[in-house]
Amino acid sequence: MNNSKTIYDLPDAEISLFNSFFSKEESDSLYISLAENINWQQDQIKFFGKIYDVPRLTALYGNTHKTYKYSGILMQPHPWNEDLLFIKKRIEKEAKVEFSTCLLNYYRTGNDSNSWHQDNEKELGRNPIIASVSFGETRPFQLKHIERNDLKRVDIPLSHGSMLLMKDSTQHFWKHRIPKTKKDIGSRINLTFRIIKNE
Ligand SMILES: O=C(O)CCC(=O)C(=O)O
Ligand SMILES: [Fe+2]
Repeated sequence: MNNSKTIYDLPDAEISLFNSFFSKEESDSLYISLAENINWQQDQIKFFGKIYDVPRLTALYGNTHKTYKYSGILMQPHPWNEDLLFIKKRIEKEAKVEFSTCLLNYYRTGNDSNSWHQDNEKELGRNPIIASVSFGETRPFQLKHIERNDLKRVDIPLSHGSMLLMKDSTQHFWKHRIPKTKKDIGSRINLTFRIIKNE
């Protein structure tokens, strides 16, 4: 396995990227299997009284008693499947923690996106550790410090089979997003493994 680690030396954040964390063969087969077998759903958000489709498909998996509230909706996870347990085991070895929950995003085209946010829900505890695994098309993961506009935006390309680890104060001080693109690109699946603290 060609597993290269890059540490992003940013103020108020601890971020490392592992390219080819999963081999090409593993990534190709996981991508197809996740696209087919995950219970993808179309979420909606209310914005100034109007209802919109979220610009991507999502799914929540995990230890089933750990509910998760995001975008104001209380979510009950589906139980882990075999693919997710395989991925989870591999990343837990590197991260040295046990994850309870996985939020999946399916970006069908360049028009699908994820707007600026911080993953700082209180169920995640004070300094959440998040492991983010990507398959399919490479999309830039953009980060912006919430206070310091002297710092440049950071763009991290998340490629097929990569794993990004975010720790410590990253979610307090940095926002992130996946921007839309007009380019004609393929689809991408992202999995963010998290630890939910509620009982
Ligand atoms: O798709 C990505 O790489 C990011 C997903 C994300 O930020 C999230 O689900 O909170
Ligand atoms: Fe996020």
